[in-house]
Amino acid sequence: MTVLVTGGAGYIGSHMVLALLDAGEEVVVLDDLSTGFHWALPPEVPFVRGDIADKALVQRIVREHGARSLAHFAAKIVVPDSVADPLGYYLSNTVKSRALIEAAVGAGIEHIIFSSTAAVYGEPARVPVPEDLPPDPINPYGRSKLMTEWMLADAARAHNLRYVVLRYFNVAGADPRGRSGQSTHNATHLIKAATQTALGQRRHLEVFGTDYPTPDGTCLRDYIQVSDLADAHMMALRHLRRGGGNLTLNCGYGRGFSVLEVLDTVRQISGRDFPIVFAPRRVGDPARVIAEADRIRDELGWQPKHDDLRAIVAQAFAWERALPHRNQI
Ligand SMILES: NC(=O)c1ccc[n+]([C@@H]2O[C@H](COP(=O)([O-])OP(=O)(O)OC[C@H]3O[C@@H](n4cnc5c(N)ncnc54)[C@H](O)[C@@H]3O)[C@@H](O)[C@H]2O)c1
Ligand SMILES: O=c1ccn([C@@H]2O[C@H](COP(=O)(O)OP(=O)(O)O[C@H]3O[C@H](CO)[C@@H](O)[C@H](O)[C@H]3O)[C@@H](O)[C@H]2O)c(=O)[nH]1
Repeated sequence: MTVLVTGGAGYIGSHMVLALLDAGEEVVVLDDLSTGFHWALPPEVPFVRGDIADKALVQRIVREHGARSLAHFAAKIVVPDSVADPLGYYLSNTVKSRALIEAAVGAGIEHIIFSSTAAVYGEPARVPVPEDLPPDPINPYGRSKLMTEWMLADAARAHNLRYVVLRYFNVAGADPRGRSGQSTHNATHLIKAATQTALGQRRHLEVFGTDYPTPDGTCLRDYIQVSDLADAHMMALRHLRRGGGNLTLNCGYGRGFSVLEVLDTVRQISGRDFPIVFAPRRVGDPARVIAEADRIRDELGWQPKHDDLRAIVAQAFAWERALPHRNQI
């Protein structure tokens, strides 16, 4: 039973494709390559370049490949861009997801695993954040994702559909075997930006805000390694295939690192010092975002293998160093 992966040429989706291949699964990728790269996929992976909102295309892919499960990664993901272009984000993340779900369910998809985000919690009233805390997103990106969670829940009540919503915290690192990593152009993510600065590709690294109510004044985040996250998807897939019910699960480790702790780790791992500029807070950044991470272990039996910031940074650094060569392929 083939798995359709939307956004499979992107950072996290490409790791999911590797996890599926490693498990001997059949896969087909749908991606418009707006931020992803075809070269991020092994050449044997069936690939269709197109838009998730193209219903005829989605139905053709599902039928031709006999897909029963959908892992839906395709989205726009930059929070400040969502503030500048909210309607564009609601189109890409909400309206197009609606079209995708309709086409997929109509063509016979029975399981959906959806890439949601800790951004649905906004500025959490308490950390670690449990899944039951009422969501309260503070930017259009988080709202665009929350609306898709709601659509899925309603569609599952009306149709032959079950789902797992995975709310990712801060995804980082790369495939430990070096087969994929984060290749996004102009990425805004802290660990990627810091490794690029260590390699001299950026002049300096700005630290956004040093006056947060945290031990060192910088924001705390729960960094989850990308292959551990792909494993969580594999376990969600098995759960749905054996008839398991709908779930909404945090994907994090349940601990936080500050921006300064991350930068220290990048310095140590890279062996390079690099300039840091203390800058004002970035609009929309919550002070502390840390997962309560028990439910995913209880429901799926998920056991992370890479809960180690030094290893995560080492993978990101190794990937970044190799990236210019890969981009020329
Ligand atoms: N990176 C993180 O820290 C993080 C955290 C929480 C949630 N997420 C979610 O994870 C998912 C994947 O994020 P990522 O970091 O891999 O981003 P990414 O930009 O690397 O991947 C997104 C992929 O989707 C494709 N795409 C976008 N719009 C499309 C469309 N309309 N039709 C077909 N393909 C389309 C892009 O070309 C790209 O390959 C997203 O849904 C994102 O919201 C990411
Ligand atoms: O150059 C930089 C980049 C980031 N930061 C700080 O580092 C922390 C992490 O920032 P970033 O890596 O951009 O991630 P977040 O803004 O926390 O958002 C990520 O994590 C969310 C889930 O928690 C996802 O929804 C988003 O898609 C994903 O980008 C924040 O405090 C930022 O202010 C800096 O100080 N300097």
